[in-house]
Amino acid sequence: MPVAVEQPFSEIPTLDWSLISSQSPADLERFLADLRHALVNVGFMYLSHSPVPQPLVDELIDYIPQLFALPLEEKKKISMLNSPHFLGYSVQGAEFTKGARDNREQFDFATAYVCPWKEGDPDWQRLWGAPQYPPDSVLPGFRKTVLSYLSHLQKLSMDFIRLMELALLIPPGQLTQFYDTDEHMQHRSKVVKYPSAEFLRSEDGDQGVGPHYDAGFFTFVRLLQASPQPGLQVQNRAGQWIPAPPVPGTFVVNIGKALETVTQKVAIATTHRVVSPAKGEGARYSVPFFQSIALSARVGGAKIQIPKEILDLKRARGDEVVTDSVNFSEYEREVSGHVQLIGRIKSHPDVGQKWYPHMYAEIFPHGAPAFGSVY
Ligand SMILES: O=C(O)CCC(=O)C(=O)O
Ligand SMILES: [Fe+2]
Repeated sequence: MPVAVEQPFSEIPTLDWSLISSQSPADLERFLADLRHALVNVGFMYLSHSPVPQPLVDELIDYIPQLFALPLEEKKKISMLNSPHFLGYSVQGAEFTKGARDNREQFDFATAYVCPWKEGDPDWQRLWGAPQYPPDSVLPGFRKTVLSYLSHLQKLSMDFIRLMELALLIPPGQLTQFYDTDEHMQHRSKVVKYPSAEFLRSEDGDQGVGPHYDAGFFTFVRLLQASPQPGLQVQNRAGQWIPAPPVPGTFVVNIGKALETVTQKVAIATTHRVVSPAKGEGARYSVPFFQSIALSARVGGAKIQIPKEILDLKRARGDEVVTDSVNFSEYEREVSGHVQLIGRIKSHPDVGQKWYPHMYAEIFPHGAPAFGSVY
């Protein structure tokens, strides 16, 4: 089984979805070989010729500057502080990574979901629930466009999981077992603006988002092509930062800690960060989609059958990693919903303090180190 072992990586591979669309067995094999390399050796990839319709992506992209240009009072009406589900608007500088302020403004959205939580249920059952959108009277058609985009991404992310089972010779169903049926799942997404340096205070530095791992299974990021700033950087195993600039027509796809854990680190989660655009470069926008797994899933105990020839690829790669990330998730011990809730409270302490005061007090016994506010 050929896998190019180029360590540490200096380039992010591109996977071509037209090898899937062609429905040719030989093309499928080529795609799976590329996917195997990206999963085992890099943890990041570009995806070209995706099945997500370009006109829909263009429609979404057209809305983004209008969304951020809404009056602050409209944005505040859908503040994340209203939401025990951590969905809604966060003002610039509200979020923290590695204890430092992230210079980004964002709206967290999600696929539709009705929260079943009631008093006495575990806190994590409250993590998913109704998203907040600007009403049609304020941004006509926006909600419909986002929901349509999310349903395409949901399908793409599930197709990816099935392809990953094929690429890693994992029996079908061993990765999809972590999902419930579509209507019982909620996937999150957000629309993010990274202002350029002249809109930041000098003490804010240039951290768009600090070095981190993503938590879940796959993340699909659409980088807005209207702003060609590099921004996104990926850390290779030697600790070097490799740029991942926007490539027109592509998604950037990366692996989260839950997926790394269930594959016994065959597929690797890779540290990444965003550097703020320099003075005069204009804002950078991105739209990440975070594929969820069932809140009740236990990732740590799951024993996935991975054949020896695949485990050998991991051995050839080695496990040594230099990383600037500090967010090592607790997937080994806890249900997925609990791990995710801890992550949300750390990123948005004021939302956590309002809705989950007991957990907040456990996570920050001396108060949040640098208190953030979504306002
Ligand atoms: O904006 C980007 O390019 C990536 C953002 C990111 O890594 C995240 O929100 O987890
Ligand atoms: Fe990320």
